[in-house]
Amino acid sequence: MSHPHQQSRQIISAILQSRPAIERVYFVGCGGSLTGFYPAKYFLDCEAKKLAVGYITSNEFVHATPQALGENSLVILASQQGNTPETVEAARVARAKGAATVGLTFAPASPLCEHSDEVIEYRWARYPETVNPAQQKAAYGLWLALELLQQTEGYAHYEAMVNAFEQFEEVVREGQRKVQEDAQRFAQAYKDDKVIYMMGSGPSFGAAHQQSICILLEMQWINSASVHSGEYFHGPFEITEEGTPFVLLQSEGRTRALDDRAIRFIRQYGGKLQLIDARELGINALPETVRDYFCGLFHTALLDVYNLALSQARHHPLTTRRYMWKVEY
Ligand SMILES: O=P(O)(O)OC[C@H]1O[C@](O)(CO)[C@@H](O)[C@@H]1O
Repeated sequence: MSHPHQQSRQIISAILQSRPAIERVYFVGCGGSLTGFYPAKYFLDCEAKKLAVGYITSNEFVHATPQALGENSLVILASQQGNTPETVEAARVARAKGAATVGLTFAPASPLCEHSDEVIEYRWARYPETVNPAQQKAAYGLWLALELLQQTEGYAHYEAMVNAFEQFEEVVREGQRKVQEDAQRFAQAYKDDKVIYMMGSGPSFGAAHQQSICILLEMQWINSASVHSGEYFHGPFEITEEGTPFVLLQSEGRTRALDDRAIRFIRQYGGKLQLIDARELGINALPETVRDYFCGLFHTALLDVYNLALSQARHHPLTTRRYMWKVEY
């Protein structure tokens, strides 16, 4: 059994021993630490029959604390540095309301840990190819979601999920190899664009949103918005004209039809379209019953390759910030 599997299983089991009636789970964090939970939220939205799921940015959780939060709630929070004030405060609020808290961080002994009943120290690296993608923050979110579902309601495809996790690193490495050249081509084609729209659906909408806010806006200072492939036809498609830049994270599974519809329209009206197709890039090596739940993690890992190429082509390192961690905010 892998370390993340064992740890997630033990943590959920310990929480359920003291609180056997857990009925809702909230995923809480800021920016990339929130969007990393999207695959977990999506999985539970799709598969849980009774468990209620919340996905809330930390400061909203603090200022508009859900009435339902209480002893039968589990709050899972993430903060890379473990010191983002609103996430630390969210953990304190959760505990004060009697909820169980799990803190995911790269920095143990940080303030988040003080308000976490259980702490997970995940793996992270500036160059993500050195870290097993099944041991990163977003994967831990999915592991916790899987264990919570299995240990409360049960989940018919539990074994398939565990097997998929085991195979996942290989699938990611192969996909990353496949996109190396395409990432260089993309970087040249998009490096001078003033705006890039990110699109995706189902399991990959979180990855699209993360790419938009954390990479394009934060780390590249390129205007961007994330548009759900299904919502594209309900407003955003009006901006489509010859050359409008889109990147679409094409998922495998039930929501692929939504992506396909958007792709047809963008092509028909001459949009400039970069596709990152989970199917073409190898997600189908995972068991069919669960493979769509890995699309978000897969897309994020593939985007690492595109982002490095883009930042190099633009001579704008991914670490450049104007305000973040530098001024008061
Ligand atoms: O994960 P932490 O340490 O709480 O930091 C959150 C910050 O990091 C990012 O996720 C990425 O830089 C931002 O979106 C967010 O403001």
